[in-house]
Amino acid sequence: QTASRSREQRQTGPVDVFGHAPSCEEVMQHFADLCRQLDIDPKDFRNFYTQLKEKLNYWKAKALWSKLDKRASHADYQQGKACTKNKCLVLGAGPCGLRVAIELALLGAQVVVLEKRESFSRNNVLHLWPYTICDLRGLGAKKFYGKFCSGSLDHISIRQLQLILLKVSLLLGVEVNTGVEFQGLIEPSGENGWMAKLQPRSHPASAFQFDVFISAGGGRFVPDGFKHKELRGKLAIGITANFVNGNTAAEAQVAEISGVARIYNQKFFQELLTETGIDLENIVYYKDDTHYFVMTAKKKSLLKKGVIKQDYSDAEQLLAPENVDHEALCHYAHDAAHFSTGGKLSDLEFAQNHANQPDVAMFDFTCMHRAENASLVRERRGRKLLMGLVGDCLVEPFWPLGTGIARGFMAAFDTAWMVRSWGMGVPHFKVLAERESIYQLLSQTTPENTSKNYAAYSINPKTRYQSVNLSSIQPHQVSTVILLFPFLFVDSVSGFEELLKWCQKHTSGYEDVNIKDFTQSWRSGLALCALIHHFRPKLIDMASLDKSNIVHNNQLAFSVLEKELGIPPVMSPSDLANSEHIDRLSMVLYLTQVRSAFSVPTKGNFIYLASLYWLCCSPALSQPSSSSSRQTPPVSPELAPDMAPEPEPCTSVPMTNSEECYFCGQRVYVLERISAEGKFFHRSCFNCHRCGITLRLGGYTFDQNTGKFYCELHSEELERAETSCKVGHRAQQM
Ligand SMILES: NC(=O)C1=CN([C@@H]2O[C@H](COP(=O)(O)OP(=O)(O)OC[C@H]3O[C@@H](n4cnc5c(N)ncnc54)[C@H](OP(=O)(O)O)[C@@H]3O)[C@@H](O)[C@H]2O)C=CC1
Repeated sequence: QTASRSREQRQTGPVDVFGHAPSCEEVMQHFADLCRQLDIDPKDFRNFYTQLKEKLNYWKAKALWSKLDKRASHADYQQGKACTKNKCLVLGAGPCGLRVAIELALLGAQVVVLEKRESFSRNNVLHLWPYTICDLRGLGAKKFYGKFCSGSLDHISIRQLQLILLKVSLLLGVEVNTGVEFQGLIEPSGENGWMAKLQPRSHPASAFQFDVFISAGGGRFVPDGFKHKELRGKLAIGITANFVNGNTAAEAQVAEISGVARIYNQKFFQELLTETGIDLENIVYYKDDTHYFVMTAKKKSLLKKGVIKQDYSDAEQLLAPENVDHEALCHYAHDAAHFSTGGKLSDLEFAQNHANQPDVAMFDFTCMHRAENASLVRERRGRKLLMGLVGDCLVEPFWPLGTGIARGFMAAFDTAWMVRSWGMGVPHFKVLAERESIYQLLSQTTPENTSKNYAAYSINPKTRYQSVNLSSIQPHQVSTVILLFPFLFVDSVSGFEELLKWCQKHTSGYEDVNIKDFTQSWRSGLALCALIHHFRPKLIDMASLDKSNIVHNNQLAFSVLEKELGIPPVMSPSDLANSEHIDRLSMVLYLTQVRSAFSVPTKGNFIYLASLYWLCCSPALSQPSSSSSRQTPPVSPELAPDMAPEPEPCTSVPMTNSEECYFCGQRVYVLERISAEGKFFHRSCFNCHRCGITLRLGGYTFDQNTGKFYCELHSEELERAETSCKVGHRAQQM
């Protein structure tokens, strides 16, 4: 018994020290000590957690294992085998980066996290939606941070949240590297796959090769290939301030302010103005490691109190560091905190931020950024890389609603679901289409419109979103995003040449086909038909084609490619026939998709099965072939499907391939086309019905009754009004 107790004490020591480590540096240090002491190699990520469990089997540790085991046993993870072949690089160890890293590890992937900071120093306190509290409890948050959401508390400091998630990540075998900056992707070459350029350059993680890259680098970080949109509203100046919490009984007594807004408590704000000259729209006070205040201040009072030195209409200029008197800002925040807590926090001393300065900040939340897309696939030298965004780098939050973590974790789960599909071999265009379909819902999520069955939440979107259509965006709608990128952003010149050579190689020997460029060479339509014939000889009867029948040839090729491979035409057959209308970039885009589709092995493959199904079922392409003496070279042997019932070649085609724009009624081709709510339209026509601003997918409100689309700003305004209303009600109850 004595021996077992001393063994237990030995075991209790390091894990407890690790579990309660109060800083990032100490967590990393104690984790290394723990591994050394137990003689487990953290690089053996696949067996790490199991070995840990075996070696630390006393009751306290077991309580934590049972939590993690429960999560890990969810069917979604397929016993940790869903992504065993995947290697994931996660950029950023903010709450969202770490949260997604945990899910990827549970799916069985190898996960490496990069974080440029060496310490977690964010005092600011986050509001947590009920589901995030349930989620974090399920990961054992209370075991690491006893105060976690005790009683009616529904908030936590970012630092504490990061510490909890860091500890869970490490226990599950995630490799977390701090003090290392990601500087870009390195394309595959030779034997090497996708890698990352890091600072310091010699960092061991620079040798890591991966097939999944998740960016969780925060609001200012946008990886190449993704675009952000800015949403601007009425000027809103936020101030955050953190004061030292001495954790005294007197401090514990001071009531938090979960939100008080001007429109519902005029008296409070009027008194504040009269007594201090401070003019606010709202204020929140939470207690955690610090006393944390966040408020929206009126510009006029900031100017009057000398916080802002000079008035500018441009928010960036207005709040530029050189236009802010930091000392006056400290006084402003201090006095607002003092007044709103009735002077009960008698000794308000500023906590320090990461730069050892008083932790007070003023920022502009007039504008919020959102990514246009949540995912991409890049392909170079036959190696695909799945890229996804999570956290602020996907959607910047609107702080009073606590959307940062709530929507951030939602996106982390959705992203893990995407990686799961990727790992399970779902075709990449389907993976992306599903991810983008889910992303459309993100900005609309509220605690009210998501499932209340928090215990059932998993990475499967259906467990969380009340109504989710996983195919509201179709695979052919995302192909532009996938394939445009490598050519247009990375190496357009060599990419174009490679593509040209590929087209020449696979059409050599075909009569009347001589590809020299991306315009005139394609005019007759024979080159496109020859490409199709090379890879799928059964789909086109080359002998039946007449080089002077330009519109027909092009229409035939377009229809086959659209029906068989899901590649929509980029222009009309008559545009192609009229040489002046052939757009080089559109052809590059189109042929890139054709090449990608034909580069997929066909036997037993999704596309092939789909094409068989279509050939069998569609009368449109089942026309008898006519014979002719036209010369056709041999078919690519490795790609020729040999197991199929003989499909009939196509000689005639339906003559419609364009869609009508929902807004203007004009024809819309794929390059200029986007769709939402099952409607197709020109990018340029997708505007807010009220203010005419250009809308983006995933960032609009659709009124089903009127069929009209509105910009998010209006929906945010609605949300704000609702929030103010709720905050006001709470304040009145205080
Ligand atoms: N001040 C506040 O109140 C903040 C609040 N939050 C809250 O956290 C939520 C989630 O944030 P999340 O999306 O996880 O983002 P975070 O900003 O918390 O985390 C991103 C991390 O990635 C780091 N990073 C950025 N670029 C690189 C790079 N090139 N290489 C390595 N590391 C990099 C950032 O460092 P660095 O920050 O130095 O760029 C940061 O530590 C937010 O919605 C918000 O609610 C987040 C940030 C600030």
